[in-house]
Amino acid sequence: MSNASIHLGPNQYGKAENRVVRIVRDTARHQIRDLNVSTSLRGRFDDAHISGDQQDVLPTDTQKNTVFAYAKKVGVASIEEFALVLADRYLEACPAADGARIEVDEYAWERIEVDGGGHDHSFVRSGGGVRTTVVNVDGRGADRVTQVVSGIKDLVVLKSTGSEFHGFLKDEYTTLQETTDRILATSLVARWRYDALPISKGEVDWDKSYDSIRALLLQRFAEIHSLALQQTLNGMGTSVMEEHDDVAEIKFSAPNKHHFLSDLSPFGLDNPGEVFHAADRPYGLIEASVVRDGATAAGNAWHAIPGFC
Ligand SMILES: O=c1[nH]c(=O)c2[nH]c(=O)[nH]c2[nH]1
Repeated sequence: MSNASIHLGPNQYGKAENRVVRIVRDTARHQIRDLNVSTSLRGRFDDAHISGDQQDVLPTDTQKNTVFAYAKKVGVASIEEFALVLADRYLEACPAADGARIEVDEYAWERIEVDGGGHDHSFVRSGGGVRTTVVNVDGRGADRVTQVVSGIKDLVVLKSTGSEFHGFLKDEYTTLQETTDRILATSLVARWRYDALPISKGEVDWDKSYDSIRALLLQRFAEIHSLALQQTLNGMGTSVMEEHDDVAEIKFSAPNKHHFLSDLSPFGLDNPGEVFHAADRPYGLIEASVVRDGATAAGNAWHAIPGFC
């Protein structure tokens, strides 16, 4: 059989999950940035796949070395800034590449409290979610398009009341009881895309924006009286869009971490919303996005970000 109708499809390559920890130790009071960096290049790499000629390939090992060298040379002002600088460097170093994707997760550390103050060089890993960014750069020179999708994942939140679920569609397989008082819990993933215009003008204060959006997501989760996880997500997303003009869209993926009321009646005990079984699976998986009319096009921004509709 001839191979005439078979060809190499989309491809990209890079070094995944470079775990780099950058300490700033210019004074006795150290600072720490703890990152997981994944890099990918895409472009004219047909020869590498078809004939096996690697002359256009900047090795994944070099990509890894660049991450560590740049952690020293330019430092980590924010994960977004670091990813943008790396993307530039790879496109400069690898002429066959016409796009780069840099994904960075950041694990937060807090100073250990000692004698009423934060210790200078001892830290404890913070809970409360992992900060993320995915930077995609396409093209060169004036045609270059840069997209930044930042976010948070593993943000585990729970409210012990203020959540209802009723009035849903029922058929012969429906056994779920309606409720006006349940636990609502999720391990939230939220990712938001910055509008291309403020990015190209260097107008985004990445750390400030992240802190503010994270705080707002938590505040709205707490405040919204939930009629369903769907309604909570839409409310959270709408508030982010209202308060952050530079965000073009926000997407959520939220497992509904079910807490089932334990039946204690065999033991002669009533259970008015006090003892629950925290089930880990199966779980409802609720995904939703909130978008701004007239925002710049997403282009490649969501390329290779799994888990979102
Ligand atoms: O917030 C919820 N949304 C649903 O779609 C759903 N479905 C379900 O069984 N429980 C819930 N809860």
